[in-house]
Amino acid sequence: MSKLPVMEIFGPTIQGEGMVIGQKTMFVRTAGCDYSCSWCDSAFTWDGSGKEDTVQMTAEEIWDELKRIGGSAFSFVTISGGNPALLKNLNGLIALLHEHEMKIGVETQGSRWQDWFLDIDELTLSPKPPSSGMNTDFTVLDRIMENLADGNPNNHVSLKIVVFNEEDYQYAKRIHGRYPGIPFYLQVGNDDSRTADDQQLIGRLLKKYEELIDKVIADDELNDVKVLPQLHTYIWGNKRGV
Ligand SMILES: C[S@@+](CC[C@H](N)C(=O)[O-])C[C@H]1O[C@@H](n2cnc3c(N)ncnc32)[C@H](O)[C@@H]1O
Ligand SMILES: Nc1nc2[nH]cc(C(=O)O)c2c(=O)[nH]1
Ligand code: SF4
Ligand SMILES: [Mg+2]
Repeated sequence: MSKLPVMEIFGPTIQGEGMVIGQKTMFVRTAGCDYSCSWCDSAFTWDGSGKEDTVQMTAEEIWDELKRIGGSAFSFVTISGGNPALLKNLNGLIALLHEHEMKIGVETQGSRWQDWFLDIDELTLSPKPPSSGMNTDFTVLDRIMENLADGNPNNHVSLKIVVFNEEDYQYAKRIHGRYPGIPFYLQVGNDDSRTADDQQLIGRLLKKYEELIDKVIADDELNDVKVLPQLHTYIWGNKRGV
């Protein structure tokens, strides 16, 4: 039986980001990433610090755990990481979740293609801007966008760019310009994803959110876009597993 490296399973909570923000959902967070973003808020999935927390699980075991902690109080499961797109065999879990009539969301950065992308109800691609220290391979990203355009029209796809500075903002504009028909989200970057001082963090993030909104309002190259915070940080700060 094929196994998946699972770092955390939690919920129900609300999706705090992007195209289905506010959606009640469970989360499955897989281990391992092909990137190492400077500001990654889930670095424990790839920097070695969460090694002991990684459990190899079959799709059935993951479903059992979702039911054990979520009961019958959920109908949506979000798979994040790390980069879940490293896992070819995630197709088994996706099939099982759909058998149980779950809707499925996935968070990935657009560095790898998997055929199971076509089975995801709400797929978020989040290419990484310069401040992350990562380089976007546009050959790969173009191919992903082409495959998705040729794929299942019932599935929703969006682009979400995290913005920390002016360079990131220009990168976001470049991505939106390159894939103009794809629902586009700008997200406020959290520059202190370790602090436990929630009030100070929320104050600062609100200010950054306002600054990003002001910038987009004045920008005629970013009209059909959505500007969002990471909603969960306003409720729970940097707490893990929410
Ligand atoms: C932890 S990542 C995991 C999925 C995938 N590796 C990716 O980056 O899209 C989930 C989302 O959190 C975002 N994210 C990570 N660190 C962040 C930070 N410090 N501030 C804002 N968003 C962040 C990522 O850009 C991504 O959209
Ligand atoms: N509530 C909540 N919403 C989220 N949206 C994306 C998340 C992620 O880490 O991928 C995340 C998360 O960890 N928690
Ligand atoms: S791609 Fe996602 S999980 Fe990987 S390092 Fe960047 S933000 Fe973190
Ligand atoms: Mg997160």
